[in-house]
Amino acid sequence: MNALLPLSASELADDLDARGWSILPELLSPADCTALTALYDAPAHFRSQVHMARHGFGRGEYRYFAYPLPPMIADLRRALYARLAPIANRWHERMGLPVRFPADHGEFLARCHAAGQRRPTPLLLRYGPGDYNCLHQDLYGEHVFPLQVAVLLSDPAHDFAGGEFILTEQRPRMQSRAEVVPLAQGDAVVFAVNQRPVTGSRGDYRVTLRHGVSALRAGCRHALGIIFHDAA
Ligand SMILES: O=C(O)CCC(=O)C(=O)O
Ligand SMILES: [Fe+2]
Repeated sequence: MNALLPLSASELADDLDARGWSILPELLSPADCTALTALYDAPAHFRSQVHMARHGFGRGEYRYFAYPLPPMIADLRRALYARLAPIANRWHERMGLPVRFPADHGEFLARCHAAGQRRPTPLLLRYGPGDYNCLHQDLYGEHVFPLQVAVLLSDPAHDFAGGEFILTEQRPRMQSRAEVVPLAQGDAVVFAVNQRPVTGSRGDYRVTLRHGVSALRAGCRHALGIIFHDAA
């Protein structure tokens, strides 16, 4: 794992405030990406598998990790949370939401678990030709940490074509706009799970985000999703 500091804390916060997402370039090395991709075929690591087409979520499949998480993922989740919690607290303040997040991820997970959200949410996704992920939000109960992270494990230069990470933003009384997030292998995107604050002429207002993946034209694409709240 990289030092988690490819972007300075203020660059990360500035990007997230300005547009609701930010890239952490080369968060994982190619060797880490290969090792995580290989976990997909080791069922002991996972608590469940989802065939997206069966649920109307798109096409392709993903697997939710079981506890205990593989150490690399546990470390990433804890370290990323610590970086993002101050930003999450500032967002909640600006959006007029009363919940505040503790500095330590273990403490936040204890809050989720006490409310019945006990199942781990980090996941590995696998897409083949024609597969895609519909626009969605990863909400799994009352407790929601407002930022999440996805890491592209495959190399778009060699492994697949299409399969772009997409974010849409719905502003009050306006049509939605979409952005394609340009990711290279090992890059992570940090993005808003549900809503984010935007500064308007009469104070802050909230916009709603959704994310997804466009259809693959060829090849195979793996991604790691890190969500900070657990699931009911
Ligand atoms: O495959 C991707 O890049 C997106 C995965 C996703 O929806 C997530 O990590 O929540
Ligand atoms: Fe997702």
